[in-house]
Amino acid sequence: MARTEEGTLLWEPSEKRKQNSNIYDYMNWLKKHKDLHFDNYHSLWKWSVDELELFWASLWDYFQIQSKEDYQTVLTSHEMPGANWFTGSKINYTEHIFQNRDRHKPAIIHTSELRDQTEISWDQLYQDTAALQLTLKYLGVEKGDRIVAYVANIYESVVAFLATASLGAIWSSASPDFGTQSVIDRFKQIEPKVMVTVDGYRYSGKDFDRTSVVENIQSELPTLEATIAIPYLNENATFDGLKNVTSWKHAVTSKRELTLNFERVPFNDPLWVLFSSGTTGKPKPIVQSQGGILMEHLKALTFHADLDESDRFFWFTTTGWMMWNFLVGGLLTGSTIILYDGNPGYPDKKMLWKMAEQTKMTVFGTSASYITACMKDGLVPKEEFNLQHLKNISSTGSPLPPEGFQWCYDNVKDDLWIASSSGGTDVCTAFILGAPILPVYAGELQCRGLGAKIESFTDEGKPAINVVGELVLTEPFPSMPIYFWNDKDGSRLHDSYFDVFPGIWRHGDYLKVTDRDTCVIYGRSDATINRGGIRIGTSEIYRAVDQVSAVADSLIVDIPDGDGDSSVPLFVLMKENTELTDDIKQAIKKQIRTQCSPRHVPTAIYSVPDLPKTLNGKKLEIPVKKILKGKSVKKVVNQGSLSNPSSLDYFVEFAKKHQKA
Ligand SMILES: CC(=O)CC(=O)O
Repeated sequence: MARTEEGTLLWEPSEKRKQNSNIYDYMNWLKKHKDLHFDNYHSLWKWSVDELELFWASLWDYFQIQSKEDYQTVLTSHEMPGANWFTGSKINYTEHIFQNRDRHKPAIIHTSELRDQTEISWDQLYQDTAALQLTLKYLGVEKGDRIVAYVANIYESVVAFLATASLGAIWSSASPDFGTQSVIDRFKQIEPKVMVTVDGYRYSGKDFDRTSVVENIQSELPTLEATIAIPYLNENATFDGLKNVTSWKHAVTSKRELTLNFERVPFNDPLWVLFSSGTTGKPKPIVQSQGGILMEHLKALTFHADLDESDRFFWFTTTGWMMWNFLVGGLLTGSTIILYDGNPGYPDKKMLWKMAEQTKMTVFGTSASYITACMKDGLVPKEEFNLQHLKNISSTGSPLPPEGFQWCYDNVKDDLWIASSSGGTDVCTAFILGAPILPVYAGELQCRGLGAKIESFTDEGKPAINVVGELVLTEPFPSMPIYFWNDKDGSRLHDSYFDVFPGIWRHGDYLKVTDRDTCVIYGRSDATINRGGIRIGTSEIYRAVDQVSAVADSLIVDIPDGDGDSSVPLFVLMKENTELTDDIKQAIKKQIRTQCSPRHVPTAIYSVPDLPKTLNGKKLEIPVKKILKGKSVKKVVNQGSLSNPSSLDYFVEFAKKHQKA
């Protein structure tokens, strides 16, 4: 595979493209209404983080936020944690979803392994949300109650979320491929009143009936008063084993036209609970606010994804990943969102490209790993599909290597804006991401997001340019967690982000900010490979290994031996019908030696039957490291949130063998 130099200029927006962008519209608005003049993105960014209050207040006006009362203070304090935004105001997230929509245009296009492509108008979305709101009220749901959802990425799930938020109730979802215990570990913590569930799902052409799992979950949630059941896998599913069931059909049926009522709640009231699996203890219940998410998603999706009513916005995700919440946020911009439920590689990886053609997709969001997998399989979508509407490919989950960018230009479309982005569950957004008015450089994320004061910190806690360091946020950000559920003294929140640099959010990623204000992410900072004091991110190693075509994927860990040295095993997943020979090992070492450094050549290379990944496709570097150091699987990872838990067996055996040796 040809190597693409990091930083190669691959695309520049035309003047027309820039003039038509939402960011330009905002810059013109700032000129006209606030007498603020910015020549380029970077001066706008600098102002947005130096004058946080002015910036976020300007968005309040620009987006015409609907509030019961005027806000008193934009930001109560710059101290973290503890900053409060737009105090005194009362808003509702769902109200902004339905503002000024053309009722006949599609709000949602959904398709899945079980369902044909279907369009849902704004009108239908409104009516169904209003009907479900009535049902939830009838079931006694009030502001602050929790509604949990064990649901697939289908239309009904969006309705259920919007109805929940319209009442000021709190949403939390898990994907039906999550194992029983991991769902209970999540939902039980937040004591839900109502559950919404599917009966099962189809993946890779196989049916998964989950009714007995749902029964188990229900029996473990003593606070549940009702369950709304969606017959998705089997349209005649009866849910006989469940108590207090309301059928979906009944829940959204109404004989008359309905009007949605929006419960305006204090800006900093909770919207949802997202869970992030740590390596120990129960998953962290991260609570984000109605107002914080509203402002951040309006900003990220309008300016950085450049969405408006003419767009058809897709992201491949499940309801168990924050990208689902981000995708639904696309509705705030008036664009049509596209939902897909199923395996994106079934029957083969062309499937999503075909869907891009059929849905007239304009923005194609996916994981970096999907793009590199298409690249390794030698796909050429432009030869088979008409992608004339496509203007942007966005990726996240892990850093998109320069070759992934190049592959998109060579094989999908040459006039394309590629945005690699990074953020995470903790803030439910990407805060290093794209901008349609900036050039695209191979392997680089185009910019730090407006209002996000992101720096790369040295070990001494100083910001540095062109140096790889810790990704930090040195100022408050509206979509930061307002708290963790049941973390009364805030200690869990503090220990998760603020224990390394006091008062500063340490995100846990390894970042370089370049002197042209672009960014490069190098993977998780606690997974870096440190040889003789020189640290490099795991993404650099993976990029070098990717050059060896026989290798499908890889995982590397650094295990210090306590004497200042460490062993650095590399585990490779070989392509089908390929063996790891000595020649291939030499080729891998050569790539790492020349492209990273001789110090970072692995101490040994092993072929593995499978590489452990979360259901969201993230490699389990830290849990594998801990297993290899002798920790039990139970202590280091929640197996229900893995796509292939049995892949860990290899590492358990490996640890036993190597500890004996
Ligand atoms: C936006 C993101 O950063 C998503 C993720 O990697 O979890």
